[in-house]
Amino acid sequence: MSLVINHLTGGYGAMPVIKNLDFSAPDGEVTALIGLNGAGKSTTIKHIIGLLKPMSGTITIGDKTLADDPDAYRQAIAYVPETPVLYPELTLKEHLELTMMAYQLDQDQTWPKVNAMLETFRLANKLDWFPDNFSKGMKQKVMIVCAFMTDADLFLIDEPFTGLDPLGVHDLLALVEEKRAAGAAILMSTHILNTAEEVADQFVLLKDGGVRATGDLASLQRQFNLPAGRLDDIYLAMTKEAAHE
Ligand SMILES: Nc1ncnc2c1ncn2[C@@H]1O[C@H](COP(=O)(O)OP(=O)(O)OP(=O)(O)O)[C@@H](O)[C@H]1O
Repeated sequence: MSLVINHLTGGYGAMPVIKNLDFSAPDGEVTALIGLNGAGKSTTIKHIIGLLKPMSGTITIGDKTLADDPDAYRQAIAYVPETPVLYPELTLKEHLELTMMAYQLDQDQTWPKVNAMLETFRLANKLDWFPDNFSKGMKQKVMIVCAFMTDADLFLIDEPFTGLDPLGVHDLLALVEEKRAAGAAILMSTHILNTAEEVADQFVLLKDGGVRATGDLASLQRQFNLPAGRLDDIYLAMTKEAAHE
């Protein structure tokens, strides 16, 4: 179910970091959240998952809000954080089982899906391993498998490409494509603009905690007056605007 953000203002203390954000991530589409370091991408994602409380504004997933029904809201979201978060005392298998329990998934139906992903990510023979024995990329793949085993309505992926090898990126994009085809909404924050341009249906450009522009590439080209501009060119144009402020 679509993510809709209305007039969202929020942050960490009294001073807002994100200001009056309005955007949506529709079903069956990949939306890329783009912006300079510190623009507010991760802060926006932290508000969506409920880690931070809005100062004002609303966030809905379909008809669900965190305040109305926290359990249903949380189950509608699968989240791949920028930095993998794993429990040192749990094995890979235990992480997978914990996720199945948290999302109330039927284990018999879910294990075949999980095993296929473990094969893809070359983790199938590591079910008894602990996170300390995994590389950074392997930890990220564990987070990906945990997220993509679910039937969430919204997949939130924070900077997914930096820790993965090219094969890992390719395999992640295949999973994203599967979920998009199944009708899920996908919101992905990234600095890898050529991949974002290839994969995303629409873009949300954040600047200084506000939405500078939204739309597909053609719409951004019009808004920035760059008729044949690539996402790189549009991003650079936005950077220069920021430098003048
Ligand atoms: N835990 C925190 N406490 C206080 N301020 C924070 C905290 N985390 C981030 N900020 C501030 O919020 C602003 C937005 O940071 P955020 O992490 O959302 O940016 P980002 O767009 O995700 O950046 P990057 O591309 O570097 O990951 C920055 O000014 C940052 O200093």
